[in-house]
Amino acid sequence: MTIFIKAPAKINLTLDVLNKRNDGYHEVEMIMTTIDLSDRIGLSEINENEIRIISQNRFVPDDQRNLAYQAAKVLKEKFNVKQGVSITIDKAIPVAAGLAGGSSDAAATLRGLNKLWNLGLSLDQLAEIGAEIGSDVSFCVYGGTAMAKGRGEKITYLPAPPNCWVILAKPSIGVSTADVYRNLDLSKVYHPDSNAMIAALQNGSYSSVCSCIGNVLESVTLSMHPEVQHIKEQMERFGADAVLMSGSGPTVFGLVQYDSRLQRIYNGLRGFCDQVYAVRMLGERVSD
Ligand SMILES: C[C@](O)(CO)[C@H](O)COP(=O)(O)OP(=O)(O)OC[C@H]1O[C@@H](n2ccc(N)nc2=O)[C@H](O)[C@@H]1O
Ligand SMILES: Nc1ncnc2c1ncn2[C@@H]1O[C@H](COP(=O)(O)OP(=O)(O)OP(=O)(O)O)[C@@H](O)[C@H]1O
Repeated sequence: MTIFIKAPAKINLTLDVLNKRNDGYHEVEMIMTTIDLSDRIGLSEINENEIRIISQNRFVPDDQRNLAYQAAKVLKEKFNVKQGVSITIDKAIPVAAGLAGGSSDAAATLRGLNKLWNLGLSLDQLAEIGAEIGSDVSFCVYGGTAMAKGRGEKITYLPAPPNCWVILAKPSIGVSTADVYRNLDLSKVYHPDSNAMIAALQNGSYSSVCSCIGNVLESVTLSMHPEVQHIKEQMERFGADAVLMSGSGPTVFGLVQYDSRLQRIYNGLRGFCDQVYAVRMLGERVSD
């Protein structure tokens, strides 16, 4: 039997860092939402008792470094599953982009194997297991729109953002999340107002969402990679309503409501950036 699961990317509407913890991680407050740019995960039972990763994308590791492999391994060990699995990853989300591609693959693998192996786990239980794999995995288990606290694993649900387009531009560099956090100087950053963003979502106000977006990691990545700043400026110049870097970058996203303006920004960006996408927000969480 083979089952297919969608693994959507996320963007950060806000990303605030409160402090550095003794365990090396940072205490964060992030408001994230899933977008309609998804990898497709295929899970097939195999006779051999092993975990196999298949992907055509040369940047995706096909061994234990793959977060989907780690998800399968954790479930296999915790629930003493003797069955093997082949995991096919059709990659649409750019790799090392700040869009939680690997984390979403891991989350989709957890949701899919829960079904394939009849484990009967709730989304809450899967999210708790996901936190062992990476800071963004718990959020990706649920999808939708949420505030993530702690190191990213404490999730509280929020209303979906007002309907709009998301334009993404990914420069041809990869960014290491660990490097960005290491170079963060908390005495020099401008903190976004998370409560104002929560109010904007609750009121369904598109203009307030646009004025409240902010990411403390942005200035760190911009100083390491000036091309990200260039993309931000171009997106603003072409008329996006709000522009921000997602996660630790380097992907920059712009929000826009009108189709006519979307086309102008998309075409303008395609002139100097290879990877440009125009997608809708998904906003709502997955069902069990
Ligand atoms: C930047 C974000 O993507 C925003 O969504 C996340 O905070 C990072 O999530 P992630 O890629 O799942 O991160 P992990 O794989 O758990 O951690 C990668 C590295 O980032 C740093 N890290 C991550 C999360 C966090 N709250 N504090 C950190 O300092 C740590 O050095 C860690 O070793
Ligand atoms: N399933 C996967 N898909 C893509 N990359 C993976 C996967 N599993 C492990 N990786 C590794 O993780 C690294 C980061 O890739 P990923 O696309 O998850 O980054 P990201 O979008 O910046 O993540 P985040 O937003 O959670 O920080 C890659 O360089 C790759 O080696």
